[in-house]
Amino acid sequence: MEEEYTEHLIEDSEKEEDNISLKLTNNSVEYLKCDAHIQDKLEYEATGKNFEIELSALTVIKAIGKGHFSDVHMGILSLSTGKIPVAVKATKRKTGSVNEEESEDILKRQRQALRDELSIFAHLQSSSTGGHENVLKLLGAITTIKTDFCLLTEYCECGSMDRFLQEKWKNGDFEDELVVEGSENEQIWKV
Ligand SMILES: Nc1ncnc2c1ncn2[C@@H]1O[C@H](COP(=O)(O)OP(=O)(O)OP(=O)(O)O)[C@@H](O)[C@H]1O
Repeated sequence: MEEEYTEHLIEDSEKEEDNISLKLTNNSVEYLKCDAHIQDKLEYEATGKNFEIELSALTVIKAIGKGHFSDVHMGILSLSTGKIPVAVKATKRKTGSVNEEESEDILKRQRQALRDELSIFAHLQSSSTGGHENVLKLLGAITTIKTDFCLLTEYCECGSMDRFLQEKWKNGDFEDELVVEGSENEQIWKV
């Protein structure tokens, strides 16, 4: 029921916003100019719909990865306090289907997966759970424009953890850098 309602809302807003879509700018100059520090907390309440941002506040810079149901780009989010780098997780540009109906169905499922991810992110950093410094933070979302549906999270300069660790392994960095300290009860890993 809620799904239908949400998609219905998106359908309505799409009529107004149809011509707007996320554009890759290739303008990395803006990124280089910005004060690229990650904020601990945003000014607004960290729950549900309060994550909604204006499309105009987001500039997409470059593609950085692909997930199972999303494409990931690096972008810049303009806040009243300044500009911050973000990872933009959006539905895939190419669904792989030549059939328009099937393609729309795939995109709908991708939006639902992103919506589920949004709920989990929002819950993890809600006032009841409090968030954690080692868990990626959600910084915003666009859920009211179907063609631009996306989640914005902190941007991790080193990319995905698995690739970061694999690179270190390949370069032989691990042997020297992985150190275990502590006692029988406590171990601290340093990379
Ligand atoms: N916050 C981020 N900062 C930098 N790079 C990121 C970030 N989030 C995702 N990426 C890049 O995009 C890739 C895919 O994103 P992600 O890990 O979220 O997808 P996935 O978990 O593999 O798949 P999915 O969530 O779609 O099932 C990552 O492997 C990483 O390279």
